[in-house]
Amino acid sequence: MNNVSFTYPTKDKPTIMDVSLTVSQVSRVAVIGANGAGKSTAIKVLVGEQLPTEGSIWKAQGLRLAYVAQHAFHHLEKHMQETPTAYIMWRFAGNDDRESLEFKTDELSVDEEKARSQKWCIDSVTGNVRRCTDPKEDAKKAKQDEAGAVIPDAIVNRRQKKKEKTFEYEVKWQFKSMDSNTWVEKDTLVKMGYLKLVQREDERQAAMAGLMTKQLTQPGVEKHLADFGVDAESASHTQINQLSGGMKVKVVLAAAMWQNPHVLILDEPTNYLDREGLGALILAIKDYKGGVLIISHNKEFCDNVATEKWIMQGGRLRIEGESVDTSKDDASGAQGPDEVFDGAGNKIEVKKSVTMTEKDKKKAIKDIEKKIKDGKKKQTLTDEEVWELEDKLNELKESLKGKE
Ligand SMILES: Nc1ncnc2c1ncn2[C@@H]1O[C@H](COP(=O)(O)OP(=O)(O)OP(=O)(O)O)[C@@H](O)[C@H]1O
Repeated sequence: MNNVSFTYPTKDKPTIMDVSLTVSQVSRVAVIGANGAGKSTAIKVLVGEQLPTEGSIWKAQGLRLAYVAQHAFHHLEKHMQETPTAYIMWRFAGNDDRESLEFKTDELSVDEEKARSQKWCIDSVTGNVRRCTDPKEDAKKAKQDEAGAVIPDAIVNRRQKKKEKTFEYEVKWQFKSMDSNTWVEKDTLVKMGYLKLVQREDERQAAMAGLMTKQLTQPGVEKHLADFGVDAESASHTQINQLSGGMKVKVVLAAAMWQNPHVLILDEPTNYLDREGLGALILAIKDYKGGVLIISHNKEFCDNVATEKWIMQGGRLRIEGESVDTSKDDASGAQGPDEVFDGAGNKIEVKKSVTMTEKDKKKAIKDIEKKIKDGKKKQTLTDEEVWELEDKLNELKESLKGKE
């Protein structure tokens, strides 16, 4: 985001001014500042819910961004009578995120309307889409072109042009069957005034790429919800309006994470979470491979997850610290923090836990069993050391049981 300012239509002064920032897959950002400083507004502009009044925003093609708004439950409002599983299955049907599409205005900009008023046709010789000939230049040709004029109905696919490394899009034309679809370059579609269709297809393709490992079936969604602490009973046999506030937040977070986003943006996620939920969220964020951006008033919470701080003051942004890629040199990256604080600033005891795969656990069980056996045989372990190892062994075996 470069030198972005934003003024609400009802206001005469900008709410955010000259804001420049970068978010990436390694971001660990806390956005802080007083009430009304413009934090939520800056984020809404960043995610595309509001268009900047001044400045520019650039987003990498294919980037998946998940956004959980301040009033997280608004995501669920229309689905209170459904179960969490049904909600997720509805929201992501057809590899789309229906809520992300809700952000996009269907209104056309002045430029788009102007572009769409021009006529385009498919050149009978090259097969390429081009502007219809101006009648002033060649009346006969113009008439022919106009008879074969085309208007995009939908974009149904996308492919990469290897040499140019650009994309072209399969367009279904109005009043023509799918057999008449043609591949059109992005630039041409933009000139025709159909950037929104292009973006929608880009999003659909990005979503598909993120869903390689997931299945939008009841067991698939239940498994995903279980990873967020929503048990199968709550997931598939309870209406959302019957769930506690903490549980609803877990559903919202699980839904936001369905498409494996590259960047997760959370606006005040701590409001409805209990201590356990908050501790789990901090651990999950530490473990998460993508970028995280959190707006929170809770200083300790921010300190625990962020290396970079965005301080909003009177609509202006100051950046402190930086986000660095720790995945390569941080072998202990999966370890949780020693201290975690809740919304009221109270310390919560968080059990340090290393996230292990099933394979890791099985290996660890074997190692510990061997250690105990050897230790007993050679008498190199004290009783206490043996008990500690046995406890660890039981813990690992228990956690594996849950998976079977
Ligand atoms: N839709 C809107 N129309 C007009 N003004 C708005 C709108 N939304 C927010 N504002 C105003 O913009 C200013 C910044 O609000 P914003 O919600 O971005 O602040 P914030 O830093 O996120 O505050 P908080 O911590 O209370 O959420 C406030 O003065 C608010 O009243």
